[in-house]
Amino acid sequence: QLIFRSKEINRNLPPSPVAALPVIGHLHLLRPPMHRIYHRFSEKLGPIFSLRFGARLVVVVSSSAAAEECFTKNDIVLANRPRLIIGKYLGYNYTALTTTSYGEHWRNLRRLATIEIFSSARLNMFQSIRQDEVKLLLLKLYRKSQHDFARVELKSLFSELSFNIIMRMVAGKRYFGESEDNEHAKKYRELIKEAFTYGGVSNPADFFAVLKWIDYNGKERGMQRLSKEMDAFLEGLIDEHRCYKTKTTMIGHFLDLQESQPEYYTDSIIKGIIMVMLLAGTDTSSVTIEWAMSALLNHPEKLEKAKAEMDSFVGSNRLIDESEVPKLPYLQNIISETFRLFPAAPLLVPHESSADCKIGGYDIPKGTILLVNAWAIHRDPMTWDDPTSFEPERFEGKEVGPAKLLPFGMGRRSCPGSGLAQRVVGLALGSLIQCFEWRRIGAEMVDLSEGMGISMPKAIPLEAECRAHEVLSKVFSAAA
Ligand code: HEM
Repeated sequence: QLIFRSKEINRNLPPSPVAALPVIGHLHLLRPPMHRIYHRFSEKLGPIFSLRFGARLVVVVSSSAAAEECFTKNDIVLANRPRLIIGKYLGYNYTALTTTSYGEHWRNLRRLATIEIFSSARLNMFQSIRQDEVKLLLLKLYRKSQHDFARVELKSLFSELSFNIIMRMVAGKRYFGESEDNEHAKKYRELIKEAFTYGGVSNPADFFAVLKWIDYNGKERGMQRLSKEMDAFLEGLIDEHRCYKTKTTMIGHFLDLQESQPEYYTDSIIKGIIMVMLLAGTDTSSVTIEWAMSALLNHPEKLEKAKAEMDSFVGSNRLIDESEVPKLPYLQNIISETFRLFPAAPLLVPHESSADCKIGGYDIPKGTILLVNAWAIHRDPMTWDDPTSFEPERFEGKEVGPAKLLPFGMGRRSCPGSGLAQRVVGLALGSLIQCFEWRRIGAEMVDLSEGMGISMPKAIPLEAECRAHEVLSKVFSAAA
């Protein structure tokens, strides 16, 4: 640590809060939600500041100009990921797409994911799954609210929706639903939920070898157990596919690839891909739908405006189709405004510099962890008028630069699932607006504070009242 520090004496590092303690650095200052603490530091120290987590230097960037510099000029140098304990246990020993370091293996995985999972052809192939799952969500709500307003708990419904969509794409079967609900399914949904509690970069054991040895706070043991249980679950899915030779799912495609290139497409690689889809692709989408509905319930006039747009486009005899979502500008503006105020990954995913570089004139040594505070960038008053208010109209006829609104990150390591996420969020939200009348429970506004967890969940799960519109009676009585 001393040698490391003495090398830094002549460097022009970004400013730090003064209160760094010997050995632990600034870790004692951190209290969740982290994006808010970092935002407070940036108000004092400027848009590029540094912290010490033990011996590691962490740089936090909170302006669009600095983010742009990171992901254009320095994109390759900053395309690495730090090796945090979570990547060992939940990222198949740092071989999974989200946690693996930048290089040949990452490029291969990313290419594979782009073609086999996220290409338009693949996304279109699975469109019926998304339509079907959204329709099942509508049916559940319709049964409760076809005669009058009914109180509904939305968080778990949205969570089931996103989980079932990914599971059906990956493995061809649902894990939630009235007939499928069983102990087995519940257990695995709980495992995914638990995995989310291990995210973030402020686990002290990541930065102090001694805490890792004694497994301070028991996190490593917890992750070890979780990784074994998840592995058994994923192995079981692959075995089922081998047994039944299913071809129409993602696992089926990967097993085909395994036949032709067994040395690369090992079971571990396939399990890593499924794990990433479950961890990166479920809660992120469902919390976004929940935030959007929360904001709309607090702004009934905007909800009405969105409903009017929908009615004039779709009419009242059929459900909206996924392909129509991009043609509804006000709905798109609501989605952009939701991503702006409530980004599901407020600090993106941590990056690491693989060589010395500069950001905003400051020296960033090799091995620095970089966090980009997208949440703060999205609320920067230099970019956004009245930044804390929910105002979808601000996007009307406006092109916003990629570094100003970056809920999916930017550059090489940006989210490859953004297209899928936009489709799921757009279809679910559009359908909820089209098919129900919504109101808050009582006069009180929906609480918009963030809870604990890596994907910025709401502190209080969303409940609301809804009443089905006539379109649903037509759709469901026609289907009966
Ligand atoms: C609202 C939904 C989503 C949001 C807000 C979101 C956001 C992000 C962000 C901020 C990153 C990190 C970018 C960076 O490192 O700078 C990321 C990475 C990633 N996301 Fe998403 N994501 C969403 C949905 C999805 C979905 C549906 C999937 C797949 C099913 C997915 C798969 C991934 C993967 C694999 C990475 C890692 C990419 C890499 O390291 O090369 N995401 N996402």
